[in-house]
This record gives sequence, structure tokens and C-alpha cells, in this order.
Amino acid sequence: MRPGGVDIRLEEVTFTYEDMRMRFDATIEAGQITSVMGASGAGKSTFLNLVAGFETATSGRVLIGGADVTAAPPSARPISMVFQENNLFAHLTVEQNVGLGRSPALKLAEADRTDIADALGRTGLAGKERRLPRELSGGERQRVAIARVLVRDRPVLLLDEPFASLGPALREDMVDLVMSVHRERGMTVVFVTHQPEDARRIGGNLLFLEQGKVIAAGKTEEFFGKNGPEAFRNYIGTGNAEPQSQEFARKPT
Ligand SMILES: Nc1ncnc2c1ncn2[C@@H]1O[C@H](COP(=O)(O)OP(=O)(O)OP(=O)(O)O)[C@@H](O)[C@H]1O
Repeated sequence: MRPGGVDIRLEEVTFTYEDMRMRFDATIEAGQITSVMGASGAGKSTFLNLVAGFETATSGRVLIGGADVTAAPPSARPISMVFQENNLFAHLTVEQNVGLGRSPALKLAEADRTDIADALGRTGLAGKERRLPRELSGGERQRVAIARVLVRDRPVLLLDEPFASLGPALREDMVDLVMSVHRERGMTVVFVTHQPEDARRIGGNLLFLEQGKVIAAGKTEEFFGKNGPEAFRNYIGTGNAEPQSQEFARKPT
């Protein structure tokens, strides 16, 4: 794995939407994958947007790779971001949408074109270079967004429920693609998801949010284990957690 990632720190970051006051304290380890989970409205997207720079903290500091980016616009932060939808420009081809990751004006040298072709091959899009987004499936459109991440080659990748509108089998494939990109590039990946299966598949670390705060942080495996945080266990429901130890011990009647 290339040591391509940098750490992310939110130090006493506050942000308010009308009656929703959020306060985030968190450290995301360099080069790791971290899932962010929590109920609807807990603040997951806001958390990611504060790291990306689409929202600006009212107070506190956001540090990426040790640099204070609290006031920096998204373009000045060393990040790529993939949203649930609308990642692509409708009037540009697949190849051009990926090329934007290298040059916003699409001024591409031969080496850039080679990298774009590699990224398209890597994400299973070879042969679809000239298509427009509307000529692709939902899964293929997200593959284009990931191909763009590859050519951008930034140390932080933020994903906000990127596969929420895809079916379970396809979602697994896409999660696996993100994991292989992570293995290959070693960037720091932060993945917002509602799906416990996604977080389990990803492994790595997990942040659990409730009402605008990170209320638990640690290894994903431990969250799903018998001593996982109670709020998390309640959120995912018992069907997704390992059984409590006494259930192992209970004899069949
Ligand atoms: N643009 C906005 N204006 C006002 N309030 C907002 C805005 N965006 C989000 N909020 C509020 O901020 C809180 C956190 O929203 P956020 O979208 O970060 O939550 P989330 O955990 O990502 O939710 P979901 O899982 O439903 O996407 C919610 O109470 C939401 O209603």
C-alpha cells in the first residue's frame, strides 16, 4: 500500500442549522477507511461537508494532514468527494467527466489521457468513454465518479452515501471497488453509510454520530461485537450484531 493518506482532525468544531447545534471532536487516522454512521439527521453529511469545505465551522478547527483548512474553500483542500448522485456533468462524456479530475478546463496532455484510460479500465468502463451520463446505469455513473477520484489522486476521499440508490449485490461490488482503490492508493477514506452491511464489509474504523456529536469511535469490528456501544446496537438492531455472550451460553430447551 502506498502511504498516500493524511489524518483529519476536527477540534471542537461547532456548526448550527436553525435549531440543530452540532459540535464535532474527531480524529480520522491517515490511510485508514472510516465509516460514519448514525440515524437520519444525526449530522453525517454536515460532518463530511465540514471536512470538504462545503460548510464552514462557526468555531473550532479542521485540520487535514496537520494543515489548518478551517477557512479554506473545497478547491484548496486535498480532497475528492463522491455524492449519492449528481457527481457528473450531464453534457460531458464519460471521458471528459473523468478528465475534470485532472484539469477543470479539460486541458489534457498525452500522459493525462493515458491516466484517464487507465482509470476507466480500472473501474470497468473501458469502451464507454464517449457515452453521456444519461446513457449509463446508476452503478456505472458512480464508477465514473470513482475513476475521476483516481485521476485526481488526492490524499483524502470523502463519500456521502455513494451507493445508497443501488441494489445490494451491486452495492457490494461498488464497496469492493472503493476498498481496492484504497488498498492501491492508501488514501484516507471517509465513508458515510446507513447500511450496517457496508460498514462491516469495509472493516476499518467507525464513527457513530448522534444529534450532532460523535458519541463513539473505534474499530468497526468492536462496534459489531458483543461489547459494542449500546446506542450503536440499538441503531442497527440486534439482527446485525453478534449475539451477546449469554446467548452463546444458553442451552437449547
Ligand atoms: N441546509 C439546511 N438547512 C437547515 N437545516 C439543515 C440543512 N441541512 C441539514 N440540516 C439539518 O441539520 C441536521 C443534520 O443534517 P445532516 O444532513 O447532516 O444529517 P445526516 O445524518 O446526514 O442525515 P441523513 O442520513 O438523513 O442524510 C438535521 O437536523 C437537518 O435537518
